[in-house]
Amino acid sequence: MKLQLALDFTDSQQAAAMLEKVNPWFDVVEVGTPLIKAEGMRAVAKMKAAVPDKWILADMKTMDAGDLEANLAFDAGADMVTVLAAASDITIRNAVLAAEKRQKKVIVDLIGMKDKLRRASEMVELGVHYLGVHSGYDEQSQGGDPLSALRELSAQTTMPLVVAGGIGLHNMAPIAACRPDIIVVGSQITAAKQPSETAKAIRGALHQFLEGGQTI
Ligand SMILES: O=C([C@H](O)CO)[C@H](O)[C@H](O)COP(=O)(O)O
Repeated sequence: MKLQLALDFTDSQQAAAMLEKVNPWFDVVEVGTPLIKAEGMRAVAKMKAAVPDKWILADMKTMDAGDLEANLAFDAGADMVTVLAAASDITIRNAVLAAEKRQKKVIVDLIGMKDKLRRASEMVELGVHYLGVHSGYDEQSQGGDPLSALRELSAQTTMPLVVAGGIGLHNMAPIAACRPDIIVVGSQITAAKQPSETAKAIRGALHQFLEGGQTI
């Protein structure tokens, strides 16, 4: 199980400063959608240069031009990109083909999908590498969280899962119990008073869970 840090800043200097503080506790670094919208692929290149040995996820949330957008991110140093499940099959397929030419990966984000199970079942045929179970900021503001969808999907699909949306120490245990491949943590760390201590505690809790203690 990997831990991913979501850097949803609108300024890459702030993102880089946060990354420097908490980098040791993460396997994957996400260049968040707000940062990409504010600064484009330069932010992706900057984060890759800061941590060249880590996987970089460009949270493109692509809706069209699957290969063009995926290649933009890969050219800038991304190892993985996101495409929205709401996009056309051809968009998703084109992103997957672009990724496979370069040994990169595509996460299809189920954010906002009503029938997640049905759409998830279609992703296998499209060759998608990971499925993203995600309650976004707006859904979280109405009390949404990804746990029930994660439980349902982890019981019904063998596809590797990525889970995101309001995850922190408080809900790490039930999330980890579903055995997703990647757990994404954003604002619980980036908005914490002590980001480094919080990140360390989250990594420690996950480690303890994986060791069998399950005492998160
Ligand atoms: O993808 C995200 C969101 O849509 C804003 O771009 C976040 O990276 C994701 O939700 C993780 O952040 P937290 O919910 O703050 O953990």
